[in-house]
Amino acid sequence: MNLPEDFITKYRGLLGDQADDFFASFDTESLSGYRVNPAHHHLPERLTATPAVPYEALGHYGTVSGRSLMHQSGAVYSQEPSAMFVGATAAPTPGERVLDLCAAPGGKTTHLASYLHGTGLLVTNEINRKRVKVLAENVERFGVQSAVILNESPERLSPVFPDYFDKVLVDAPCSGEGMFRKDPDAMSYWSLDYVQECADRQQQIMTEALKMVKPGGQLIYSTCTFAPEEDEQMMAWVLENFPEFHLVPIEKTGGVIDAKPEWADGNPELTKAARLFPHLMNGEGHFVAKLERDEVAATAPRGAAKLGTPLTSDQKKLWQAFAQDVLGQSLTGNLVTVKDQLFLTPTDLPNLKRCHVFRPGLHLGTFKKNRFEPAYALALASDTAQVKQTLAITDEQWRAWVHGETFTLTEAPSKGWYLLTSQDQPVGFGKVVGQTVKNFFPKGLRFTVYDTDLN
Ligand SMILES: C[S@@+](CC[C@H](N)C(=O)[O-])C[C@H]1O[C@@H](n2cnc3c(N)ncnc32)[C@H](O)[C@@H]1O
Repeated sequence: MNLPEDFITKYRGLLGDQADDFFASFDTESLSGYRVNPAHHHLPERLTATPAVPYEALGHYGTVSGRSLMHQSGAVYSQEPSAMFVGATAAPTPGERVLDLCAAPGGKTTHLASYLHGTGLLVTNEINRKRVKVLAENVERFGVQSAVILNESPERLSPVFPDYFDKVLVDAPCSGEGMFRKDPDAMSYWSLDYVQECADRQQQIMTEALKMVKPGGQLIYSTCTFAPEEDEQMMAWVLENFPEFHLVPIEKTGGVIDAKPEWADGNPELTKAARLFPHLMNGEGHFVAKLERDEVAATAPRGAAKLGTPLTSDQKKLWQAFAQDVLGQSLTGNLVTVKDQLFLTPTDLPNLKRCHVFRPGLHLGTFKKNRFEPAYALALASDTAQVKQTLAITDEQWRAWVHGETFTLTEAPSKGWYLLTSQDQPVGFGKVVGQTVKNFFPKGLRFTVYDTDLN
């Protein structure tokens, strides 16, 4: 690989006799991985028997096609193995309030959700208007239940959530040196000046992010770059300017090593952070640090959330009938509508009036005249073992389903909505009329499945 001259000179100076191994790793194949979704049952052995990622029980090495049933149903999420170290380090416990500040396309968010198991609160934010859409698609596909998706800048979020979160993740926009092997185009905008620009932006993001960590809470900072300016030097800057924060040691396995104080101000505390180098472990490269805030007096957030509109009595009846007859269960949380869309929003949120809320919670469906149409997001967030009305479909029928086609059953079950499952995975709600299953797979997501995708 033709690495930039300045990059070679810089890392030869920093890495000394390890530099050649580091540079040689760019000419070896990049490694793919995926995480399994702990909310899904009966995953095929071909997905669970592949080599495991040493620091993440849900992580495996290997490739899953984006057009496969397992990907499309949210049973797995493809993620580069060293990126899994970030979620594994954050490891929120059920019930915690978690913020993912720089979240699109959603790799870390879906990972954090796997730790929360549908409990607590996951606020997932993306500043970029286009990228927040991709984030929402991935959150929906992974069946995340307790997430609010925001499209805001860190500056506008910090006054809304002062001293609020148990865990804040800043997976910072960075110079992306750890992406060079996988995506050589990442080199085209790299320069020594670009590294410095990224570091300046990271300081601005961190200044706001740190304000949202509750006393005793933690902030996990990560980048996919090797640049000390964005890694050890960023943490040295935090320790110097925000004395309420200290670094917490990160457990390192699978070739992950201590961060390098000599690449910053020499503070030995910096060894507590972690470095993932492609010549030392099976992954592309990351930097991860865990900061903890001292116990100090906290500010209470202002006001309670007023998201959406309460349901009318007719809407309540329609939803209850669906919940009882099809889901066979009621869901806990606040039910609200935004226009004709029904959402289940987390309780216990501050007032989000000043924020751009992209999704106030789990999308349950749409009210249409005198009927309720369940959402794709609800289907993918449903536990197939709990839902009352399920209908197993074949691989061929699934291909027709994701292509947007109506298909025919060999027998006619009773009329109504069914959670369709294929290979035990939820794939959407279909409406059965006679022997026909009407297609409600979202129009914008439809695609053609080829034989090679059937893994
Ligand atoms: C490294 S990516 C996040 C990857 C994501 N966490 C994942 O695992 O899929 C960084 C994100 O930060 C966003 N970003 C860029 N500038 C930002 C800013 N000033 N404040 C907050 N986020 C920003 C980018 O749009 C990008 O989506």
